[in-house]
Amino acid sequence: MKVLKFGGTSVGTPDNLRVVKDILSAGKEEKQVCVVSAFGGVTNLLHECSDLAAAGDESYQGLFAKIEARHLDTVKELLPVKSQSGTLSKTKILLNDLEDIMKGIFLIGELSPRSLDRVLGMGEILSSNIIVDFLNSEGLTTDWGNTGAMIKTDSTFNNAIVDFSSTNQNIKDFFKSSADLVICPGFVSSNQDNVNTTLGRGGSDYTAAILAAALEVDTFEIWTDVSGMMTSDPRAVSSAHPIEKISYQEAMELSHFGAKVIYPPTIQPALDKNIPIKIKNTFRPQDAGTTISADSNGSKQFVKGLSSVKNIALLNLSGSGMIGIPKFSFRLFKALSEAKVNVIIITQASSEHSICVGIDGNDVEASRAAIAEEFQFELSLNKVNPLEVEEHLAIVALVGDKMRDHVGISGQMFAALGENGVNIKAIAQGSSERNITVVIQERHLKKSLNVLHESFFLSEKKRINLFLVGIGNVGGTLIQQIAKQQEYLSENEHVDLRIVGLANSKKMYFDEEGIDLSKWKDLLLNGTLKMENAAFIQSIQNMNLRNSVFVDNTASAEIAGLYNGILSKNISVVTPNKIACASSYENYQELKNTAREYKSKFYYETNVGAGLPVITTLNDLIKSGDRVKKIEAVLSGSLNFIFNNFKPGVKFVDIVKQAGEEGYTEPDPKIDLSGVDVMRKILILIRECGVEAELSDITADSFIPADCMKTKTNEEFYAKLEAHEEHFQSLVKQAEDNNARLKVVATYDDGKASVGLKEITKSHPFYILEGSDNIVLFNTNRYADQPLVIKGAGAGAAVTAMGIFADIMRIANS
Ligand SMILES: NC(=O)C1=CN([C@@H]2O[C@H](COP(=O)(O)OP(=O)(O)OC[C@H]3O[C@@H](n4cnc5c(N)ncnc54)[C@H](OP(=O)(O)O)[C@@H]3O)[C@@H](O)[C@H]2O)C=CC1
Ligand SMILES: N[C@@H](CC=O)C(=O)O
Repeated sequence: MKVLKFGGTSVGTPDNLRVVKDILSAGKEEKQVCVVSAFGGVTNLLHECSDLAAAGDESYQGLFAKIEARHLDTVKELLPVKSQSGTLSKTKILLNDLEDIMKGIFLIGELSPRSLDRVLGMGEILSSNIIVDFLNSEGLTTDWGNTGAMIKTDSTFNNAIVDFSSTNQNIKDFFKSSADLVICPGFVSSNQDNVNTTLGRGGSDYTAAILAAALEVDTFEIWTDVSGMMTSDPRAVSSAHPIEKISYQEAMELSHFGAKVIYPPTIQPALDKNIPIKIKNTFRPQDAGTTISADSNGSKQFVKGLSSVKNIALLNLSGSGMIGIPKFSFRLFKALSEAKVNVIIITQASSEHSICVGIDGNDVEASRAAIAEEFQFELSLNKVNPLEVEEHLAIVALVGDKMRDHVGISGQMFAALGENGVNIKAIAQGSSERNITVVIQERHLKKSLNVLHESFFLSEKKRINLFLVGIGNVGGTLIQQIAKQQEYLSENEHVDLRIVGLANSKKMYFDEEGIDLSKWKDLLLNGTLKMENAAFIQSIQNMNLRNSVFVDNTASAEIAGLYNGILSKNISVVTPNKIACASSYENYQELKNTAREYKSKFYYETNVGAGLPVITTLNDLIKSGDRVKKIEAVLSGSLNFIFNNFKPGVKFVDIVKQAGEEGYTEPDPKIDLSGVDVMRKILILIRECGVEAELSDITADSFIPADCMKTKTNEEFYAKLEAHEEHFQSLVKQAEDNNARLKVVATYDDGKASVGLKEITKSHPFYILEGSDNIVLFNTNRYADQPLVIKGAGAGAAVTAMGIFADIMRIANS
């Protein structure tokens, strides 16, 4: 024997009812007891209609007509014409009865809990009767089971308590001689005087569970409009998926905290008789659904699901007069209970100086009044402080039987939330360790659920949300590389990398779901949002996405000045822009400290040597206890390119322009040719070694005539270089005469750093440095005889974008 329950959506339309018929037909080899809800939406309409009637509002009649039409139309659409009349008259009799009750409510202007039960239960009575006739007309011999009479309760109207001994006997008696298919109304019951009661909203699940337990069936199925209990709320977490197997206790925890697939009291009768409950999707019967049973059948997943509840308020009662006084908590809970306020979570620290309770946000005023009254005396003596109330909060809970077997789950939970800037207001965990609950601000709920889902479900892809400013040579290449790699990263690295914000100096564009990278240029350039730094940052904050990373691909000091604020919002920063790390030592250090304090990441590997692993290698040396004694390096890709290609007969300015076209120079080439770019790089390297230096501490000999440096535009600069052609020709000629090559070399030795153009002879390792390559030699305590050498392309969009990409992936993998 099998008990099935179909909810409001499953029986909501004639088409859906035909699907239900197919499911019942497929199971007809077995005796089936089928509990149905009211047609979808009808219970709410009945409630609204009776409220209007009680308020003396005649418009209740219009609403009633709508309810009536819904049922009569369903009969006409479902049943063949020849079998309609009997069902129509039966339905009309029930509706007339209901209309009389509504009229009575209207006339006396009152809706008692008892009348409400009478009205609301009619939804199930009507639906079940129509369904019985429909199934019979389809050739399935079907009885109607009067659960309203079978299930006996006390007289707590609207949420009655079941008397199991009489109920179980009634059920057994009825089903001894019933047909092989019986349709029963859910939700309805009656007291010992046969007055209608109901089992509480969602009570149809409970009806089915009572029948399943009384009949000790093998199978109990709840058919609904989702494919089982989900790992999280799918409206917030797009990758939430059905949980295949779950224990009774886990299901209770999840359904108490927001996973509304099953009405919580349903589980107890099934648990008492050890009957597995299957949650199935009426519209996707092929899906496995969720099986709730005594244990989660060897599942290895220790966090089974996340649940959440919105609109939570925290009440914090504190005071010196509370410490060591046993009755305080009793009085607090008594006051709340008398005010009919349900306490959702409780936390109290061992100091006993305060008790914090979480309640439904709608109960704040009632709680405030009740607590003020209860503690009037203590408040007047300042033994209790005025109640602190914090609203607009949400609960998030991790649920899983096996959490108790794993150390560090709460640590993982708090770290994941903390790294994403989510502050935890309160925590509760019982000794069963089956549920770890935190209270957070409601505006962080979606982000928190996603962060936790990513953190605890192994199959999950980690989503990284990128905000890119600067889409020129380097930024544009980075976008191309990301577009090309997205699929690979998703499949092989479980990283879902999306660009959600883009800007150049004029426009900005956002798409929370990820910008379509096949047309990012059109989207940005034809967009209407003007780029403003404050608005860009505000949008990042408003979107409040998990794992947000700000990528600065500009050479702008203004954008570099935003990093500290961004890092302090728990948003990581990745940048090839050297301005921040080469600004004052104080600012450089503050950025590192902010990143550390807020657990955001600040990565700038491409500041030195573009894509070459210079900074990470240096960091590895330092962290492992090595000491850098000397650095010798060629750190400018553009200058190396220029001096490698500047030969007699070639104009210096043309080579400089070519270096720009190849993407090696800075947006302002003066920065390269003046040596400032190399000064910044050596400064960054020695700072990473722990030296507290400023840019002004680096000595530099410029080979550029002073008037070149006074130009404002690149064109003026090129014109001045052309005017000084002879100067540059003489430099190269002199080097050639000395059998040497020109290189701009950065040196750090004996605590001093310098940058200058040098003639490098054949015996030096820098002599053969080709193209735009960089080279760095680190002499350290461990690399004492031979330096550690890093060499390779040190400029260019492709290698720089790759280095930025690698920094982003370090964040994704952290
Ligand atoms: N080229 C290389 O080999 C390497 C470069 N780098 C660094 O990479 C960075 C980018 O260089 P590159 O791509 O060549 O430069 P580009 O000039 O090609 O691109 C700069 C981009 O930044 C934008 N931008 C400038 N100022 C702002 C602002 N205030 N707000 C928003 N966007 C702005 C520009 O927009 P718009 O077009 O509207 O002005 C443009 O999209 C530089 O910091 C450079 O030092 C680092 C290592 C190697
Ligand atoms: N302009 C720079 C590019 C990298 O920082 C260079 O020439 O090396």
